[in-house]
Amino acid sequence: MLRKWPPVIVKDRQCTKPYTLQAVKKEERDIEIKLDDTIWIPTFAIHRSPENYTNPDKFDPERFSEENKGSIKPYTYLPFGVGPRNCIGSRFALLEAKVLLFKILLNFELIPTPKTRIPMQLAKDGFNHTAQGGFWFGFKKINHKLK
Ligand code: HEM
Repeated sequence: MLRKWPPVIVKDRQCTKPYTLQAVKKEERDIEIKLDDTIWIPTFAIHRSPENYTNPDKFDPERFSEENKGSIKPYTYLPFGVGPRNCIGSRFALLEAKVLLFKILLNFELIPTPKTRIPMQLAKDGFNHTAQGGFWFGFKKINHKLK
């Protein structure tokens, strides 16, 4: 989910030492990064590039299975950033999301409500990924019958 829909779609960094990014392909040119330049690292584009992920628009959690995760190219999965200033809360965030999803799905069925937009549309205001008008759904209690 964080590959296909990274909430933070770009990362920024400020240059502390001039650097030249060398062109790799014929149609590219070298890029000079000067002291104090700010650069944006396009997480969303990196996550959706077919050069990094085959069939990139497909939601396929198996890409990250024990068996497959070794084939993910370094620095092509950046939902929490990278390096010494990456997200300090990443492990907490993942744990929290798993506990929340587990508890909700154990006890409730998620159902659409009149405010639910199907298909979901991306918000056009704001900078990061979220749903236009917010995420709306209903909770229908599951009654577990003990035998
Ligand atoms: C799914 C949830 C989250 C996502 C996708 C996320 C993503 C990010 C990203 C992309 C950065 C910038 C990293 C970089 O520039 O390399 C960041 C920084 C940061 N995040 Fe998160 N974050 C999440 C949850 C959290 C939580 C739960 C906390 C705290 C409990 C947190 C605290 C921070 C802090 C303090 C920084 C700044 C770190 C620094 O500048 O050294 N984040 N986060």
